[in-house]
Amino acid sequence: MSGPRPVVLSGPSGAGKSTLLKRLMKDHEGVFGFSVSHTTRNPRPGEEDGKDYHFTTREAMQEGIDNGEFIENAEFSGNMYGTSKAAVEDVRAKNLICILDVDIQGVKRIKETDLDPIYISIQPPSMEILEKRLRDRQTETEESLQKRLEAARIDMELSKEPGVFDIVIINDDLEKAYEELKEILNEVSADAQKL
Ligand SMILES: Nc1nc2c(ncn2[C@@H]2O[C@H](COP(=O)(O)OP(=O)(O)O)[C@@H](O)[C@H]2O)c(=O)[nH]1
Ligand SMILES: Nc1ncnc2c1ncn2[C@@H]1O[C@H](COP(=O)(O)OP(=O)(O)O)[C@@H](O)[C@H]1O
Repeated sequence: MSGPRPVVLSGPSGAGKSTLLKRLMKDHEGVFGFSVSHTTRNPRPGEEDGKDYHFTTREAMQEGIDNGEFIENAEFSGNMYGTSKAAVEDVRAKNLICILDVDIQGVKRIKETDLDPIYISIQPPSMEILEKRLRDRQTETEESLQKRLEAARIDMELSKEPGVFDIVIINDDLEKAYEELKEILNEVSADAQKL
């Protein structure tokens, strides 16, 4: 596959992926493009259909999966999520570096494809801090919060396995985590320009 290598951002829900990503896209317009996933979860206040996610139904999404329209899909906290082929192609068509935000199941499935991205894990400093950030975000019900914390424990264990991620960033101080991410992505975009 030609063009710059895509970037996969993963890590527990609440680790700070969206915060880092949004800032990155804003500070570097015309460099990175977000792969807009499909999901069956409800939009949160401020989320835009087609920008944050393609919000859809289980039936419509399953039909797309059956038709081979998805690179990967997974069940997370009672909802379906997935990356369509079109989501990645749309970014590539604009010659932007494609950034994907997927859970650990997505990471494992993408490894079976020929996408060949750089895998970055964003991790919280501790489970306690993660729980506090998720509660303060005020987007989850107690049930979905508990499901996210359970998934986070699994994610934090699996992320320690050697070879799963190229880089792990601990998002303790936001500024430091952002600088670290920028440094890594600078290398990716510098490589891309050399191509
Ligand atoms: N496998 C997979 N995971 C996704 C996709 N899009 C989002 N996710 C993951 O789904 C999880 C839940 O995302 P979301 O509902 O936006 O909640 P948040 O992470 O708490 O903001 C996160 O771990 C995301 O990385 C996707 O297309 N595929
Ligand atoms: N370094 C940080 N310090 C304190 N709060 C943070 C930090 N990074 C993110 N947050 C906050 O934590 C919450 C979860 O971050 P978010 O970007 O939504 O995580 P994710 O996309 O990984 O689920 C948000 O309310 C965000 O403002």
